[in-house]
Amino acid sequence: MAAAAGEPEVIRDKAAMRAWSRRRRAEGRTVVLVPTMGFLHEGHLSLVSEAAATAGPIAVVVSIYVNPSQFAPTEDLATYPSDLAGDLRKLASTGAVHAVFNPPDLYVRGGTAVGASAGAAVSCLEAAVGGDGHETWIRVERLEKGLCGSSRPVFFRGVATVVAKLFNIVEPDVAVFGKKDYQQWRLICRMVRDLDFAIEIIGSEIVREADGLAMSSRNVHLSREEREKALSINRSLANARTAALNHSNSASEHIKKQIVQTLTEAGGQVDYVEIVEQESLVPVETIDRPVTICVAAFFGKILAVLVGDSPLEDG
Ligand SMILES: Nc1ncnc2c1ncn2[C@@H]1O[C@H](COP(=O)(O)OP(=O)(O)OP(=O)(O)O)[C@@H](O)[C@H]1O
Ligand SMILES: CC(C)(CO)[C@@H](O)C(=O)[O-]
Ligand code: BAL
Repeated sequence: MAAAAGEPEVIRDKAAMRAWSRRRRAEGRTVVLVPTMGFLHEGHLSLVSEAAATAGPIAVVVSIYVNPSQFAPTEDLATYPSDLAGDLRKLASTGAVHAVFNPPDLYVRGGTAVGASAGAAVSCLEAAVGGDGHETWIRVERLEKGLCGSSRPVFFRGVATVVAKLFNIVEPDVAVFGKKDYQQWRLICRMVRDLDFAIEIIGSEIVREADGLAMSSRNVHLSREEREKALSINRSLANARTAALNHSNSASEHIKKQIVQTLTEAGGQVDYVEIVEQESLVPVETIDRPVTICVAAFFGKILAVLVGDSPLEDG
């Protein structure tokens, strides 16, 4: 592990970021990247701890960038919370972060407007006035479908593309992602494997509040009542886990129905409840192998609380 990092260097320019990383590598350090969209909480800081635990001399980079291409125009890009000064304070207090990459924009803009083909879903990037010069996308074709991909049609295309851009700019040896965004983590692992990025991907465990709510930047938008109702997600996952462990070969359908009932009774609007194989994310009918239960529900008008992951270790 590296010596205490002190105050992180804030880098806003892509070329400067790449040059910084290359210098750290030339010093013999392993460059570890933690990609975020900012408004940091303990969940993010746990990814930093995970990064800091990498063996040998390291250089830890946290990126803070709210990526417009993963939001559809109907989604909450405009109201996504931010607090750069607070984020920098939190990161400095860990003593484990060497640089913060906070670019004003990561896309080529103002080139020929590339309209989406008729009927295709469009992101905030493409919808921006004047079009944009960006037209290259990474699609992880099967894993991007289903779960969050069903209600957020441009989400995973935008995530895969911006993460590939971050990988090309920061050139990390290791990158850390949270398992709270379970589908995202699996999709990035697959992209790295399929496209031969020489990067080790670490999946970091979910950090929850004392009462069980998974930490999430968007939680700040929850009213006190909505927050209370959102606790039903963790409750329903815990009950499902117990039910599945108590009955071998439980039927997924039965457990999913119970989760939907708990969420609905709490006043949530269910986006999806699915029980999937852990790596392929293929839905299972019977819980006869390790699976992950993925749940997303809306509490309140704006907010989707997306929480997955309740692995059943012994079927
Ligand atoms: N509670 C958590 N536990 C573990 N990892 C987390 C947690 N919350 C976020 N992360 C991880 O931090 C990284 C950056 O996430 P992001 O900045 O989008 O924050 P977020 O809290 O997930 O925000 P959102 O409210 O948009 O879901 C992702 O890899 C994400 O999975
Ligand atoms: C991985 C990511 C930083 C890409 O914008 C984002 O989706 C997130 O914060 O989970
Ligand atoms: N961590 C998820 C990022 C998003 O919802 O856009």
